[in-house]
Amino acid sequence: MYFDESSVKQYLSLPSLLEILSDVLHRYSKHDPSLQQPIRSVLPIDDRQNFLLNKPCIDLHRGYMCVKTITYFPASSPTIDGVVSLFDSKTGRLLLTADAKEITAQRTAATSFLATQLLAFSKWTDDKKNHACLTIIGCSVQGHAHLEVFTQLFKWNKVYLWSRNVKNAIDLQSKYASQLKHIEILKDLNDIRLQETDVICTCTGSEQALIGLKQVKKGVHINAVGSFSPKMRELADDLMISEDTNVVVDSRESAMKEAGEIIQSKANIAAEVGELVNNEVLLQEISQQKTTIFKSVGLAIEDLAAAIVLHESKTNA
Ligand SMILES: NC(=O)C1=CN([C@@H]2O[C@H](COP(=O)(O)OP(=O)(O)OC[C@H]3O[C@@H](n4cnc5c(N)ncnc54)[C@H](O)[C@@H]3O)[C@@H](O)[C@H]2O)C=CC1
Ligand SMILES: O=C(O)C1=NCCCC1
Repeated sequence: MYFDESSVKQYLSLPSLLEILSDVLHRYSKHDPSLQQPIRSVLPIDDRQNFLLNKPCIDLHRGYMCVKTITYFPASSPTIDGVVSLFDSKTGRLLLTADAKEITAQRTAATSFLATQLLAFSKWTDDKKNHACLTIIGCSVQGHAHLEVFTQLFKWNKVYLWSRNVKNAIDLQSKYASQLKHIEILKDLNDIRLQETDVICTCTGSEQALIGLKQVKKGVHINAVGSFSPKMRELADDLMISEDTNVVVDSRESAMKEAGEIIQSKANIAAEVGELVNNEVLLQEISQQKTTIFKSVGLAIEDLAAAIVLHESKTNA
């Protein structure tokens, strides 16, 4: 069975995705031997920053194996193309294939949301929850997916957008204008409104830092999504290594190999997001009174989680 872009949208239930993501990220961080995820292969194709990525994983506990193969061509539209395949780990049978663009968009945004729940919402008062402000930086595929997932799962008081390509920000603003009362475009990243923001999602392919310590308020939570090579980065060193900042990653192993911000700043990694699941003490230690950064590079087990939701939506129907 093949799930195209629209059937991925239709069948990928976000609550189910969040539940399976928490489980696999937690088991990954506990080094559960039933979950195997080798470091992905990222093959440069030429000198134009095009890549072929291959991401396998096996979950013997849930009985599945998954592999995502994608191309990353930033000068093409869309940048990411490819396929996710899910197999039965007992029989070896292929269970489904699915559009990797939509799975990547949704599962990345859902992983950022999970980190936001853990690192930001858990320390907020009810009053804060009613007045929270979200900023999306970079309004292409990931920017759209982050706004979609973050507004489906939480009621934001204000949303701000910024994109190097202003038309992308205007398009995203128009898409949500009837649904969100306050959705505004920032004039630049020194705009004072960025200082009001409680949660920032950076979703660009930038190779230069876009945000530093002075542009944001202390205590902000940032999901830094864009970089996945040592040259790429969205956050400046002063923000990464500030004593008020704690950096959390999806995988220490992957982040130290791929995340430009971490490699260049040599920032300390406080935890993997999976370590924070069901660990109130560590969560408090990392998030209270702190600016928190969740730096993701993307893991095969996140694609696995999405493929399982699709498969089980059909088999349980
Ligand atoms: N962490 C994760 O799990 C994942 C991360 N990504 C990364 O997230 C980023 C966004 O993904 P897509 O929206 O699919 O990519 P895309 O190529 O469609 O959009 C990238 C956006 O970044 C902007 N951009 C590039 N350089 C910039 C700069 N110097 N300053 C400001 N803006 C700049 C472009 O104008 C474009 O709007 C990509 O870098 C991608 O590699 C994508 C999928 C998963
Ligand atoms: O699928 C992922 O994970 C990706 N991570 C970094 C950019 C390309 C896709």
